[in-house]
Amino acid sequence: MTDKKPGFFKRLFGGDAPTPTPAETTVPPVEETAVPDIAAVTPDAVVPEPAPEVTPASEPTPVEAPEHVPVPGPPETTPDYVEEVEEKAALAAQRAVIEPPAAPVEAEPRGWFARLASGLKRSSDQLTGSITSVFTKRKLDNATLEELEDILIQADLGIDTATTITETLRRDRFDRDVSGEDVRAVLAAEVEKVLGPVALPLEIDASQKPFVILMIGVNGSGKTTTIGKLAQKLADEGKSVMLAAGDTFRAAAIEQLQIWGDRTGASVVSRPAGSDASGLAFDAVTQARAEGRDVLIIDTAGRLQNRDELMNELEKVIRVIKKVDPSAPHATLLTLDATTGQNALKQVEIFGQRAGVTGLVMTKLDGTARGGILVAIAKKFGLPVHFIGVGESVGDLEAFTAADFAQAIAGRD
Ligand SMILES: Nc1nc2c(ncn2[C@@H]2O[C@H](COP(=O)(O)OP(=O)(O)OP(=O)(O)O)[C@@H](O)[C@H]2O)c(=O)[nH]1
Repeated sequence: MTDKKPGFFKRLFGGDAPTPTPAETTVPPVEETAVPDIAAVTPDAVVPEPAPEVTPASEPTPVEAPEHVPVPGPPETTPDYVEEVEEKAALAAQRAVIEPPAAPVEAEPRGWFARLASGLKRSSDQLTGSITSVFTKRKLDNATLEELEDILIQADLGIDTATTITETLRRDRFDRDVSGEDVRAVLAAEVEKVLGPVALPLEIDASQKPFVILMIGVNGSGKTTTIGKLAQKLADEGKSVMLAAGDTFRAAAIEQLQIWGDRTGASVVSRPAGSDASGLAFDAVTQARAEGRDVLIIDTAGRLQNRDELMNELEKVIRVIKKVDPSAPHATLLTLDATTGQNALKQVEIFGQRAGVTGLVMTKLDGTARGGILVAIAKKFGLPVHFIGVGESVGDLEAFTAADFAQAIAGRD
């Protein structure tokens, strides 16, 4: 809440606005122009004038509006005061020429950590709420540690990480008072330890023209949206980007990619719905190469990892890309919807085997209390996590940093 600015009268008189007396209430409203404007007042103009006589009358007689409402003599209207104000204004004007005004603070966009923390709020609320309820004025004993282990496993952090956290506490704090905050500190430290090695940026090798990124994942996991967000990031870095609408099953997916292309300034290669996806990929790599594009991002149709024929088709897309450039795809990114919880582990395993995943993007961390799954995935597979998504807008995809994630999920600022 911002403080309310004092009203004009308060600023003029330095106190509360004068309460009108009954006699004054009979005076017709004074026009605004009659109120002296300090900025316009010159020393000459403020020589106090005698106050007009107001005859107290039992019967109110209409009083004509005076031509000039006398200023009831506050110090602000004395010639000295006006001089002082003018001097200060002149000084401020000089300074403004030398120092341009600072940009307004409130215009700044919300920082990434704030967005990450609010995106992970459901996960962290669940975790910290349960932790606090267990660690309210309790000595650390076996029963408490077991309860904590259950909480951490339910939060999808994985058995390994849950055990490490409880064992750390057992070693350092057994039989001592432990607060929720102590536990959250250990949780954040352990999560950071697990995520640190996998928090790796997506490096675009400039010697590859184009650097081919293949985006894969199950239906609705956020591939197309991530492509759009990524295209924007790359465009902001001055790279020329091409998108390939490789989800040829759905006309809506092709349109969706076209919209992202228009929005981010990336050109889009597409074929009518129903076309062969591998043929489209072949054409896109050839065209991007001919045009000397920096980056080509190829969308693919969503597929469940257990649909063998669809996984075969994905393998074919990769084989065909390699016909144009044997080193491509240079990055195969698996998008994982955080809301799917434990099934994400299976997705990493199967997509990894069939398509050679090089990095992960976890989306929709804002829509789940199960963000801890990222920790379990990192621990089990050690694959690089390049980005996380905490919302649908273009700014909601960020390079992944272990410390920020760990602090946010443990509910620490
Ligand atoms: N809240 C939230 N929604 C997201 C995020 N990323 C993607 N979405 C939404 O998830 C839905 C599916 O995203 P898409 O990008 O269409 O997913 P897809 O993997 O391309 O889907 P298919 O083409 O069906 O396989 C859309 O409504 C997106 O706006 C995220 O980080 N947070």
